[in-house]
Amino acid sequence: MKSLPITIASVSKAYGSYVALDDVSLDIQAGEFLTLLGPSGSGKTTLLMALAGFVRPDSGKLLLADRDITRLAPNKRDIGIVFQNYALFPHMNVLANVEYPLALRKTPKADARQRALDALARVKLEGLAERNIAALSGGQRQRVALARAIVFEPRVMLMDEPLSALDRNLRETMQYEIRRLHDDLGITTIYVTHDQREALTMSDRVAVMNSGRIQQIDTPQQIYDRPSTRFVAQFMGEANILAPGSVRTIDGGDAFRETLMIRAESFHLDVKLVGRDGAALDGMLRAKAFRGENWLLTLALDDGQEVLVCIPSALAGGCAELAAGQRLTVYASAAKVHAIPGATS
Ligand SMILES: Nc1ncnc2c1ncn2[C@@H]1O[C@H](COP(=O)(O)OP(=O)(O)OP(=O)(O)O)[C@@H](O)[C@H]1O
Repeated sequence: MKSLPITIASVSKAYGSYVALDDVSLDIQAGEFLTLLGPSGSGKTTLLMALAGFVRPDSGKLLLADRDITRLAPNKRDIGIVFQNYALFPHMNVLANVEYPLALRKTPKADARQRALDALARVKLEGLAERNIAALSGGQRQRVALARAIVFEPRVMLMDEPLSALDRNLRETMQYEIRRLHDDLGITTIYVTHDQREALTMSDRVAVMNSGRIQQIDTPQQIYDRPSTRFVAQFMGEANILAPGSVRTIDGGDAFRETLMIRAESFHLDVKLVGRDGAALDGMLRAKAFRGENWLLTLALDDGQEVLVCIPSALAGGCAELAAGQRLTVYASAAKVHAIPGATS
């Protein structure tokens, strides 16, 4: 299957006075797995619907390779879709559901059957072709939806929160399977989720959206370790945003002048685990909690800022003896101290 690159060029969409997409531009490479991540209402679904052809942008262009698809009907776009609520046909069995897109495209019956069976094998449902939809579990239904989306060999796949109705264990299995399917078929995939961990686990790149704009587009590791805005830093897990002057260097003791992000799990209690070019924070231990795999300490800096410190239990010698109210210094290596570009405190 030959996949295609996608270009989203200055796309805007408003509903009345509400701006759902605000001049969004994005290049997605052929064969890439890109995730749109953001809070509810940030515009992820609107952008996906615009690509699918169900929402017409007010301005801007959508290209599949060199082809302008901005005004093309959804069924002419060569795009496979799996939505959380993209219902299967309950009165048809599994096989008929998967054959449906081929029937629409007037594929000869025997060919359609073989391709549907192949698609079912790819999603590990080969034994269930004759089963009624009503007699399937949630995970199996999503596999049928996946098979139906890939059966006509689309050049692009769009997925909108396809796993959000599944329980946690099944979700993790399906994350792995969707990624494997993507790697086998190499289809350019755009995946929408509001789950940070899911985005980090599955994607080649993540685009973080807020208020109809893309805040940052980068690899999962860059997004997590090097957020370009305060919003991205805080959306991606336990981030301490520290005002200029509140963190000092270990060597020399000078204060850092930038707004810094240091993640809770980047801290150590033992200075020997951190290079001399690292950072130190001095404060008073306000609270501590044992959480099984780690300890969570709350440190109050002298200027009143609170810092969350997460120490893995395996490295937490001494945590049990710490007492609220005592002075404490925590350390982070230079690689884990990130200055947020352009952030004011
Ligand atoms: N047809 C519509 N009419 C009016 N407002 C709409 C319409 N569709 C979406 N909106 C609004 O546009 C904004 C963006 O919605 P969108 O569904 O794209 O967000 P989202 O990031 O996908 O959120 P969620 O994670 O909750 O699905 C929301 O405030 C939503 O209420």
